[in-house]
This record gives sequence, structure tokens and C-alpha cells, in this order.
Amino acid sequence: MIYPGTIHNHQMPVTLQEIIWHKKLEVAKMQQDMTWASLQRQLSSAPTVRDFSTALQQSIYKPSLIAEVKKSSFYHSLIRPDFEPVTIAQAYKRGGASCLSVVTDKKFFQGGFDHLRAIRYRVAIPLLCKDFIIDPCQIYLARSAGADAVLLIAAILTDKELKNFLRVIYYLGMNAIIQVNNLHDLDRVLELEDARIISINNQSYSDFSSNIHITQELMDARRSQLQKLGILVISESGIETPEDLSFVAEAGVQTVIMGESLLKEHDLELAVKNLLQSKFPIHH
Ligand SMILES: O=P(O)(O)OC[C@@H](O)[C@@H](O)c1c[nH]c2ccccc12
Repeated sequence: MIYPGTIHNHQMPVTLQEIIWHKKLEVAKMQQDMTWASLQRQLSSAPTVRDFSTALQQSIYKPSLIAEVKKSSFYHSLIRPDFEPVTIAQAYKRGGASCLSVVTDKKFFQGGFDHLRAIRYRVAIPLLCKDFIIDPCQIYLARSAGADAVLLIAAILTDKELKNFLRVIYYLGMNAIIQVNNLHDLDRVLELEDARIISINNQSYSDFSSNIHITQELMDARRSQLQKLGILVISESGIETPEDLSFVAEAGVQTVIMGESLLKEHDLELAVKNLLQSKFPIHH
């Protein structure tokens, strides 16, 4: 018989609640170490914003690609041991990625704002800050590190927080990408007046498994409303093959975010080129 006390801590699956619990501690510590004046100074010397959504819309590839710079994830452990953020970002750009997603969470993904900063000065395409945003100070820090867009996860924010954070992001001249993985959250986001980019996450927040049919399901349910509102839709998580890419494209998304399947390849530039130039039929 297994008693709860015999379960070792490292065997317990990570939950979204646990991530947020740690994120709250991280944010509290960040705020302790920071003054308003130093934040303002950092912001005023931040590199200018690049236009994330225009870069996606002007891509010659349909769907366009946001390639993700991510060293590891708690659910799939170390993805790329020879992780060099700038080298990876440069290869992605040469391959044809329109924008990059840079994971900045340290504890669960081994990312950091320093990755964002380093890439910003060396690679000339727009950058998304991929983190668990629960406080406006993270948005300010993302901007000062050179982010052009910030991810907001609908499942961890109230409607009021979503509205406030959107306002901060737009005030700083950036784009917001609002992530949803179910119809309830998609409908909440559609109620917001100024959502412009929505990302359908194919991932479950309970076991972090991915299923690209989530994209099809949500698109089938709200395709006309999304079109009418002129919202740019992204599909992310678990997109691995050219077939997966055309599957979500046929469901109606304009862009994909891909990380792990690219990062597993030795030659990243070639991996991106092969993916974007693969001739799978896409019917519209
Ligand atoms: O590596 P994948 O399966 O291509 O997925 C990328 C991205 O969607 C995933 O890393 C992700 C989804 N939501 C996040 C929030 C934070 C960090 C990372 C993520």
C-alpha cells in the first residue's frame, strides 16, 4: 500500500498552481530588489519596439513561424544540452522564422531575461517574452530586456487582470499574445475589447500533454467570430511535423509557435527551412 508520506517530492507532477506559487515568490523578491526609479531608467534605455504582428502578417510563409528558444521544460527535461541562446536565435532567423519566442522562466524552464537581452542585440526580428506573467512589473522588465510582445495566459489571470495587463503592454508599445486552451477561456478573451492576437495552446494544464486537435476544436467553434474581429490566431505546443503544421493551418490559424521538435534537430537552420518549405497541400 502506498501512503501519501511515501511519495517522494521529486516524483510529484508539477502543476500550473505550483508554477504560479513559485512565480509569486519570484515576483515578490524582484520587487524587493528593485526601485521604481531604476525600473524607469531601464525602461527609458530599452531598445525600441519592433512590430511583432506586422512581422507575422508579412511573412512569405503561411502559416508563419515563431520559433521558440527554450533550454528545457519540466515535463520533457533537458531539450538541448549545448544550449546557446544567440546561436539558436540566429539559426532560426536564417531558416526563415518571422519572430522568436524566448522562454524567460528560470525555475521550470531554465530560461532568463538575460537570454532575451542577449538575443535582442544580436538578432533583428521581433521577440516574444514567454513567461508566467502575474504582475505588471514582469511586463516592464520584459520591455526593458528588449521584448516586443508578451504572453498572457488567460487561465491564470482574472478578466480584470487581463484588461489591466493589456493596457500596460499597449502603453509600452508592445503586442500581447493571449493564450487559451479551452472554449471557456477563449470566450472570456473574445469579450475583452482589445485582444488582437490569441494563441491556442494545445497543451493540458493538468498533465502538460499536447493534442493539436484542441486547435481544430476551438477554431471550429469560433472561426467566424475570430475572423470578424480580425484577430490573428496562433497554434502552439506539440506541433512536430509538416503534417501537423498543415493540420493547424487548415483549421485556420495564421501562425505557429514551435520549440521542442526544432530544438531536437542538430542543424536548426535546415530544420526550419525544411519545415517552412515542405510542400504539404494547404486548402483554404
Ligand atoms: O515545444 P513545443 O511543444 O513546440 O511548445 C512550445 C510552447 O508552446 C510551450 O513551450 C509553452 C506553452 N506555454 C508556455 C508557457 C511558458 C513556457 C513555455 C510554454
